[in-house]
Formats: sequence, structure tokens, C-alpha cells
Amino acid sequence: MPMIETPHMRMPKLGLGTWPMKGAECQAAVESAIGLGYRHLDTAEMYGNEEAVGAGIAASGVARDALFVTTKVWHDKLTPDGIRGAIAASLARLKLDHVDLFLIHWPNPAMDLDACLRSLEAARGAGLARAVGVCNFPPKLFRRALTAGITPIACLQVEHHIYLDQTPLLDLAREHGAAFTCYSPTTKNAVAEDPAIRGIAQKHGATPVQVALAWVLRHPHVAAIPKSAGVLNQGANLGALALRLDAEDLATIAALPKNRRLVNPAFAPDWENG
Ligand SMILES: NC(=O)C1=CN([C@@H]2O[C@H](COP(=O)(O)OP(=O)(O)OC[C@H]3O[C@@H](n4cnc5c(N)ncnc54)[C@H](OP(=O)(O)O)[C@@H]3O)[C@@H](O)[C@H]2O)C=CC1
Ligand SMILES: O=C(O)C(=O)[C@@H](O)[C@H](O)C(=O)CO
Repeated sequence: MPMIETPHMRMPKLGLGTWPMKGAECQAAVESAIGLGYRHLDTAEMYGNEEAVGAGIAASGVARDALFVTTKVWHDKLTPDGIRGAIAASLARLKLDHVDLFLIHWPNPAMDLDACLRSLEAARGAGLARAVGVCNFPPKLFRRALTAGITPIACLQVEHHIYLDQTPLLDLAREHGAAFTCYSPTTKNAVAEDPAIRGIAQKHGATPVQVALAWVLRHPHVAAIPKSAGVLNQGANLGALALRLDAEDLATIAALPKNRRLVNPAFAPDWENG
């Protein structure tokens, strides 16, 4: 499994997204992914599936140190006490003594950012999280977190795929030595209906989703966490790591509209000005 190497952490480039799976389906998906060679698992307190992810890890028989586990604190707990309690509760549900990456799931306009970063740093210092970071921060807020000097922001996790330009956030992450994890990287399989992507896929003997994944993964600091419940799609997504797009493919993808957000807007910050 190729790794992202930054000053703050090493992270496998492809991980398994686990939302919205729960219970036995989620445990089985985690076990099959690890069996195929996945070493990176993405969960969150909000997904209600940390017990299932932990059970899948335990049942996999793969050593804890060989795995990279991310979880996230929900936006209603962004106070020092809230964050402290959230990581303890997540670890108890996962039955782990640490996670590899602990993220703020969504920014909250009422949060004291510096106080939250000090709490993340305390969790890191106590060894509960090997690295910390944020999700869904718009550029101005992400820059504030990166430059606050309170804790190394190891990663930004945000929506990114062939239909959404995230150049300002990609550049900020790279300039500050942070990794960038794409969620919804397959476009939730919307690419299956896109004639331009189907054409590229046919040329390479690949699938449209593999093309979409190869496009985001081409940057050295970028990881992707496609969700897939079944072994066939999980295996196909791993196959995207070997797909190299050429200049003609990149030009075709560059010409596609890049303003389509798929995530639920219920929690969204002001993406342009926040
Ligand atoms: N930090 C945040 O705020 C957010 C984080 N996330 C994380 O990112 C993960 C992925 O994002 P998500 O929004 O689920 O989007 P994805 O782009 O991963 O799309 C998932 C969908 O695509 C299908 N799919 C996956 N692989 C293939 C394939 N090879 N061929 C055809 N269809 C495929 C899945 O079906 P099937 O299961 O049948 O394979 C599922 O329906 C989430 O699970 C979660 O862990 C997501 C949203 C927000
Ligand atoms: O999946 C996540 O990480 C999210 O934050 C959202 O997609 C969230 O789960 C949601 O939209 C629930 O309706």
C-alpha cells in the first residue's frame, strides 16, 4: 500500500470510508477490506459504527500497528471538555488505546478555535491520537488552524473529486506539510454515467470509478477514502492505485465543470469566505 509521508505522519493513500454502514454490515466490510490489503479505516463518532469498526479490526487478525485508524469529534462537542470526552468515548467504542488520526468533523461558528486546538494537542500529547487535524474547514479557517502554532495540523479531510475544484485547500495543505484526504472521491459513482469518464476508462481497461480515484490520488499528499460495502468494489478501488492517467485524460477531466458538492449541506460552513 503506497503511503503519504509528511513531517507529521505516515498515512496509507487509500482507506475504507465507513459511513453510512453500521453493525454487522460495517464489521464485515472492515474485515473484507483488511483482508484485501486495506490498512486505513475512516470512522467517526457521528457514524454510530465505531464498535463495528473496532470489531472488524479485532476479527481481522492484522496487528494494530499495521493499521491506520481515523475518527472524528462531532461539531456539538467543540469545547475542551467536549473534545476530551469525545476521544475517550471513541476509543472505548473502538476498543483501541489510540487512533492514528483524530479530526474535528465540522467547524462550529461558536467554537473557540485556539481552545479546540489546545485540546487536540493535549490528546496528541497523551498518546490518545498519534496525529490530529480537521475536516470541512474553508480556506481562511484552515489557514488559521495551520498557522496558530498550537498543534501540528497533520491532515485536512474534505470533499474532493473530479467535479469539485479544491485547489486553494490542496495548495494550503501542501505548503504547510499537511496531508489531504478526499471524501466522496468516487462521486458516489455518478461518474458511471459520464461519457467523458467512461471514454477514459475504456481506453485504460478500467472503470469510471477507478479513473475518478486515480485523478485525486495523483498528488503525493492526497489520500482517498471510498466507501464500499462489498469485496468487488473494494478490490476495484484498490486497483485504482496502479492506474496512471495521461496528459490527454487530465485535459479531458480539467474541462469538466468543477462546482458540484455532494455532501449534505446541513452542517456546511461558508465555503467561499469562511
Ligand atoms: N469528513 C466528512 O465530513 C465526511 C466524510 N466522509 C467519509 O468519506 C467516505 C466516502 O465518502 P462517500 O460520501 O461515501 O462517497 P464515495 O465516493 O465513497 O461513494 C460511496 C458510494 O459509491 C459506491 N462505490 C464505491 N466504490 C465503487 C466502485 N468501485 N464501483 C461502483 N460503485 C462504487 C458505493 O457503493 P457500494 O458500497 O455498493 O460499493 C457507495 O454507494 C465516507 O464513507 C466517510 O467515511 C463522507 C462524507 C463527509
Ligand atoms: O459522512 C459524514 O462524515 C458527514 O459529515 C455527513 O455526510 C453526514 O454523515 C450526513 O450527511 C448525515 O446525513
